[in-house]
Parts: sequence; structure tokens; C-alpha cells
Amino acid sequence: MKDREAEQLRKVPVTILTGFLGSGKTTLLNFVLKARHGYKYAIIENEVGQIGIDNQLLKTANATAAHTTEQVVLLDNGCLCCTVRSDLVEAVKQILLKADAEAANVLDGILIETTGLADPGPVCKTFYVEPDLRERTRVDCVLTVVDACHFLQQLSRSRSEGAVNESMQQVAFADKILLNKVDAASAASLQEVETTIRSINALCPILRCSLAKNPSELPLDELFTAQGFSLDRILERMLEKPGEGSWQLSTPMESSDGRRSKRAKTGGFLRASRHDAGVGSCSIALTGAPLVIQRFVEVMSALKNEHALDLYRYKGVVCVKEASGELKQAVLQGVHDMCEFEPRGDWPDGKEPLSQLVFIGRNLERDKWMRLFTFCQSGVLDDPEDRRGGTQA
Ligand SMILES: Nc1nc2c(ncn2[C@@H]2O[C@H](COP(=O)(O)OP(=O)(O)OP(=O)(O)O)[C@@H](O)[C@H]2O)c(=O)[nH]1
Repeated sequence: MKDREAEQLRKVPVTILTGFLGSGKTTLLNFVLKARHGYKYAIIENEVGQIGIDNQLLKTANATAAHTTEQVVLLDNGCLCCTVRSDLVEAVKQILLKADAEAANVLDGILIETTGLADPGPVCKTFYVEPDLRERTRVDCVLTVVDACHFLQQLSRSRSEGAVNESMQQVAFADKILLNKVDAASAASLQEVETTIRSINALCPILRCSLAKNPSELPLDELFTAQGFSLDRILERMLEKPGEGSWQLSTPMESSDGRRSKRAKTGGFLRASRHDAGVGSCSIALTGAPLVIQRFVEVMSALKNEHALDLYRYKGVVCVKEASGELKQAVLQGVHDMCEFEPRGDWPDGKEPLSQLVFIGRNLERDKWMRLFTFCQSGVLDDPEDRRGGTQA
């Protein structure tokens, strides 16, 4: 295993658990607290309001489960995505201190249950920007519980003008989805829910389950170590399955300019699939030429600055050309304005350059972005013709 990956795996994985009201989050956490599954998780519960009901339910469960040593911490001072990030930092530090103090207390993970209305973005960001948390923990996955019986209804319920559609947002953010209550839904409606989920988030794995009926069927270790944020894992998955699902190429790309299209043959891209409110997924694939790294970095940073609020998740593996002329493989992943981009070795000799990017969020301007990324394919930095092109971005 590479050093970088090994170092990441040494950190305590943090799972951000979301899901609309009543989807089954507390049922899942109760199972985690009560069952003899052999893992030790600390749970951070976020509730808005004066009285923490879920927390009491969880505490009851914990009290009857003497064999567990998990901790439950309640943050009840407001929604995690809005107001209590310092509480969150403090809670995580306390959990780590306790684990350090008890030699036998090997912590398998920290689970954070957000309120049914939270944007997980700022929660993720807290773990990247706070040095102590970054040192000891890693965001592993946004896990979204979907209620198979009520999801379609929740998705289309009327909202005030401009209000966020939380159910849609939670699906859009997900690295993994637990499609819950399958015991109470028909095969046809399950299929319809899955198709709708796919129209919002074309990427994430969907695991059907009955958290109340058959919780022990859940592969907890896989669930809480999904590595949805790991650059190495993203690279691995995309190289393993380059032609699957949202990575398939479809509509041929229209070149923005004939001269460039001769130099850089472009593969195509999957048209954005969208639900209402403009939330959807959009994949872009470019072949025929690498992306000039400085241009790509410039385009990505402009894109995330301009669209930070609307970009829920984005991931990609790209073939970049460095100033030296060398081709490298690089991986990126981001949430809102938080973006990680790192090289992952040389581009394999003889392999045709291929860059694949996926964006999930609102108001995805795929045609415009496609033109911008195509522009990144042209020229080399010391080429005067290329410099002329640079002013057109
Ligand atoms: N039929 C069925 N019902 C379930 C299942 N899982 C949970 N429920 C029921 O769904 C209801 C809501 O479950 P909770 O776990 O409280 O949901 P939650 O997401 O924590 O809800 P909030 O705290 O309101 O956000 C409860 O009555 C559960 O018993 C399931 O697998 N099948």
C-alpha cells in the first residue's frame, strides 16, 4: 500500500449521516449502539430545538447495551451546517481525547447525524480546515438514508419560492445511499425511486435495506469505511470501470473552434440528467489530448469560485500536461469551494489521454464548462499560438 494511502487509513474515519425526517437515521444509529457487531463508533447527534428527542432515544439504547463503549454527543445549539461548527470541532476533539486516554478504546469511526435539513458541505469542510481534525481524522463518506415509501412524495412536496429541496440535496451529496424500508415498498416503486435517485446523483452506490427489520444484513465495516473522499480510491474506481454508468460517453462534443478540434479530438460527454430545481449530474470526458495543467487549475478555480454554492460534489481523474511537457495522471474531488487536486504518477506510456469529470449539483452549465475544458486541451504553455488562445477563456 502506498504511504499516502496508509497514512489516510490510520486516521479515524468520519461518516456524515443524512436523510430526510423519518427516513431511518435513528433506527440505524440505535442498531450501531446496541448490536454486538464488534466495532466502536462515537456518535455526534445534531438537533435543532430545545429538547433533544433523538438523543434521548439513543441514550436509552446505549444504557441497555453495557457491552458497548460508544459515546453519544448531542449538539443542540442549532443546525450543524449553519451555526455550531466550533461545537463540532470541540466534540470531535473530546472524542479523540477519550479514545487516546483509554488504551483499549480503539475507535473505528465517528458518525455524525445531521438534522434532516442540513447541507453536509460545511460539515465536511470543517474536517479539512481545522488542523487538529485534519491531522487525526478523515471524512470518509456522506451516507444518505432514503425512505423508499415516501421519497417521491418528499421530493415533490410544495415549497416556498427559492427554498432548498432538502431530500434532493441530500441525495446529490451522497457517496452512498441506503434505500430503506424496502420491506414496505413494492418492487415497482423501488425501481422508480432508484431511477429518480439516479437522475439526481448518477454516481453513488445504492444499497437496499430494512433498517428496522433486518439491520444485521448491513455491512457496517464497508458502510463506514467507504472512502468516498479518497483520491486514491476515486482513481482506482474510475480506472476499474471507465465505461460504466455515468462515465459512458454519449453525445459527441461540439468543438468550440475548428482549429482546436483538429489538435484535440474530444470524446464526448454524458448530458446532464436533471430533476426539478436544476439538481442533477453532469459528466464530461475528453480524449485526444491532455489538459494543460495551469489552464486546468485556472478553469477549475474559476468554476468553483463562481459556482461554489451550487456545486455539491465533483470528482475527476484527468490527464494533465505539466510545464515540462510530461503527462501525469491527477485526481480531484470537491465539495462546494473545498477542492483537492493532486497528481497520481505518470500517465501510462502509449495510453491515449483521457480526462473524466463528474459534477453533481444545481444549475450545471455543461455546455459552457465543456468549452472551457476543451480550451484546456489546446497548446503548450510556451507556444505563442497557445498564448493567443489563452486570452479567449
Ligand atoms: N417499515 C419500516 N419502517 C422503518 C424502517 N426503518 C425505520 N422505520 C420506521 O420509520 C420511522 C422513522 O424512523 P427514524 O429512525 O426515527 O427516522 P429518522 O431519520 O431518525 O427521523 P428524524 O429523527 O425525524 O430525522 C420509525 O417509525 C421507524 O420504526 C424499515 O426498515 N422498515
